[in-house]
Amino acid sequence: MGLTLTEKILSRASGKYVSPGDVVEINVDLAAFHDLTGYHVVEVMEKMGVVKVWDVNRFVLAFDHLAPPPTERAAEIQVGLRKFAKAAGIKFFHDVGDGILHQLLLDHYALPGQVVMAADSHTTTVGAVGAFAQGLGASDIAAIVITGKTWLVVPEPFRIRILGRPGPGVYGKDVALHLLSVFRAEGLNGKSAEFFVEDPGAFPMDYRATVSNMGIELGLDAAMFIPDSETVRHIKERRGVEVKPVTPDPDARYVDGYDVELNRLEPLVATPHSVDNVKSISEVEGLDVDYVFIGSCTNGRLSDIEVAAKILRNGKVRSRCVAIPASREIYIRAMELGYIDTLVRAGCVVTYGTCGPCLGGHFGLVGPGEVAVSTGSRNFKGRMGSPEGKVYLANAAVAAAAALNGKFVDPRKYLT
Ligand SMILES: CC(C)[C@H](C(=O)O)[C@@H](O)C(=O)O
Ligand code: SF4
Repeated sequence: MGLTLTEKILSRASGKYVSPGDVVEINVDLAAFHDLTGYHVVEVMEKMGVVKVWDVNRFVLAFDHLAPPPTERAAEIQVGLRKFAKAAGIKFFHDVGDGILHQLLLDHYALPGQVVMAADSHTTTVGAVGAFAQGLGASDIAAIVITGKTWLVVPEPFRIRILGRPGPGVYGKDVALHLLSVFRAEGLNGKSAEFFVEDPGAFPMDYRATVSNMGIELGLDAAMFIPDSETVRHIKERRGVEVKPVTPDPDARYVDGYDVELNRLEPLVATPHSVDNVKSISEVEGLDVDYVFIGSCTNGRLSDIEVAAKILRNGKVRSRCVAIPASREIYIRAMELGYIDTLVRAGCVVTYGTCGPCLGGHFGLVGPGEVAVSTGSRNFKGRMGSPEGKVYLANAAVAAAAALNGKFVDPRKYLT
């Protein structure tokens, strides 16, 4: 019988053939943590009396959540973690400003077929390149950092086909929100999604990363795109590396499946206060918006900044707007292409390489009674600031059109 991508990766990582439901010990190919969770991981390691990393070539540390530190406590935590990085001989250490951990993992470290474990729930993001990637708690990550191993229950493989081509104004975010409207938050618990893209070029890496990123909101154990020509092209272009994709067998068996027809989707928003409270843009059109955040590991990539600039070329923002490319590299590229210039002239505050407002950390929180549009991952009550604020999640085009008009407007009028 053929194997799914999930079974192939976990069989290799455990050294034996695995099936859904098996409890297995696996070798981890890549582990990571950031400033916020890193503090707890190192605390656990210190309690265990082992402050070493099993393989410095397989470990990444990035300061992204509270970076640059907005409080004295955050600064103190970073001082401690820099000491840890030095003592443990960390090779891949990204200090303040390099970028959001998941973006760095996606662009520089994760590869198809790998097992990637990091102390952050959105680790699923690198499923975009076909890695089995999962977020774990501080104690589990501490054990991985020391031993290079962990255990898990093999999830049930679930196949999602992405068919056709998206129309204007429709991106990865809309696929993620559509899936959340169908399966609801946590609705795919215990499953591992394997996304098959019918036309690889029609659904590029940036879009895939958004879908994999929000896979955790569906409760998925992993959200992997089956590596294809786009995966190979993307890794070759970014890293100059020729990868050999790991793919499922043609007769692999899935517990269930679902088809997303891209040409039937329209721009969507998740209304307060849940990721699965999904409505179409037409249902919220005209609603006043006070604040717009364009960024995060969900939607702070070059294509997001590009479409935001395309829309914001049309004038000055009427809502305040903060834009944060997800890494310094994306920032520089966006600068070279003139997007940053456009955003700044339109009245946005632009900074880089931090989670910032996505989790209500800094660089612009939501005030009481305010309506915000965020390209981030979550809109739980109080996540981005005041519990009396209302956060709508959307793609970067919807967000930019809202910033330009001070209210929700269908972005397609700027794109067709
Ligand atoms: C702070 C961190 C633990 C958290 C996560 O795990 O996802 C954050 O990144 C988030 O997006 O809510
Ligand atoms: S950008 Fe948002 S979703 Fe991503 S890691 Fe940071 S806080 Fe979490």
